[in-house]
Amino acid sequence: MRLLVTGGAGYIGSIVAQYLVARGDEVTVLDSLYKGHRAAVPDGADFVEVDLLDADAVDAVLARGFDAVLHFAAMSLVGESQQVPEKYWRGNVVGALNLLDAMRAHGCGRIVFSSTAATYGEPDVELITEETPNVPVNTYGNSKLAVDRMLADEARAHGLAAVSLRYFNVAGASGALGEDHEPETHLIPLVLQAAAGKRESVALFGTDYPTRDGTAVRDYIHVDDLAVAHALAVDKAVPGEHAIYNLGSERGYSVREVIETARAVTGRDITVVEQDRRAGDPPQLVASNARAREGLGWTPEKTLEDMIRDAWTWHSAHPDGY
Ligand SMILES: NC(=O)c1ccc[n+]([C@@H]2O[C@H](COP(=O)([O-])OP(=O)(O)OC[C@H]3O[C@@H](n4cnc5c(N)ncnc54)[C@H](O)[C@@H]3O)[C@@H](O)[C@H]2O)c1
Ligand SMILES: O=c1ccn([C@@H]2O[C@H](COP(=O)(O)OP(=O)(O)O[C@H]3O[C@H](CO)[C@@H](O)[C@H](O)[C@H]3O)[C@@H](O)[C@H]2O)c(=O)[nH]1
Repeated sequence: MRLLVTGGAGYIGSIVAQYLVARGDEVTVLDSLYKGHRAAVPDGADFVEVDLLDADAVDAVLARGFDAVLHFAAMSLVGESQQVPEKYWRGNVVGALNLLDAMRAHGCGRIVFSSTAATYGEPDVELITEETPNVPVNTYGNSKLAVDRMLADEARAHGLAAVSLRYFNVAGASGALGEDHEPETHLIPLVLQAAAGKRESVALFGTDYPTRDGTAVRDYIHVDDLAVAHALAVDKAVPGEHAIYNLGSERGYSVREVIETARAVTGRDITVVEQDRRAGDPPQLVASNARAREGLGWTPEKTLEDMIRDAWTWHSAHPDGY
């Protein structure tokens, strides 16, 4: 298939693009390089440096003709989204609208979108299903949910085949490609920077949560498992339907368990500084993946240890990132 991957110079998009190239798709990466890295665009993929807010440029890219779009490009810093909400409404929502306008204009009727667990907010349930109410608690989650709803409307009105994949906590690396964010806010890369001596310690946000060891529980998913899910979603998208799938493992790990696993995998000391809870961090977020198993035929295969080992291998080979 001829596929356009927006945000394909970023962490997840580049690794999914690499997987699609390997399975034989013809891939074009569109990225503004606002956060991404030119070096992350996989060999074998075409690259265009375009901002989704430039509607004319986006239209010109879609005029090349694509069978489907995988839409990763977005801003995703929760804290920043609370401080400058207009940046997130414009970047994430207007960006998606420009993309959909160009797709409609040039007869591209299939899209897979990077949604997020943040659309659920802070649900007090053991396993989050796609039926769990959407009550985002920050602008980032609001902007992602707005795009989900935009896709549902486009599917109904124009027959778009649309899939929203709601990732939980993505981690790991894949061959030459890994996670290089500035600033880095995610737990696993921060823990590995501490293991590598690139930072003195890692903060542990909150030790008084109502969980088994007092620290917050999350559902970590390997980026390679995510890549498989995207390929399945592209193939199985149905015209006129908007499907939503959680991508998680149904297994939660506490922050302390992540740090212990990182100590075991790296064999390094990791200094932990206990701090107060970070604002807006719920005690537990774990996905039900029943719908993805049934609807996509997808099951995650990699463990937390795999994620940490692969990320450690990548960070060791790229101590200063790309
Ligand atoms: N990392 C996670 O754990 C996680 C969890 C849930 C959802 N997501 C979503 O997955 C997607 C990818 O996340 P990531 O961690 O790879 O992020 P990332 O920042 O590494 O990649 C995003 C890419 O999009 C590009 N981009 C941003 N705005 C753009 C614009 N207006 N025009 C063109 N390019 C633009 C950036 O330059 C970057 O390369 C995002 O949509 C994010 O919201 C990520
Ligand atoms: O230095 C750190 C960083 C994080 N944490 C904790 O580790 C857990 C995981 O944090 P993080 O890696 O920042 O992920 P989340 O805050 O769970 O956010 C993820 O899940 C969200 C959906 O809920 C997505 O929107 C985000 O993109 C994705 O990173 C949380 O309990 C944090 O409090 C620490 O203790 N110390």
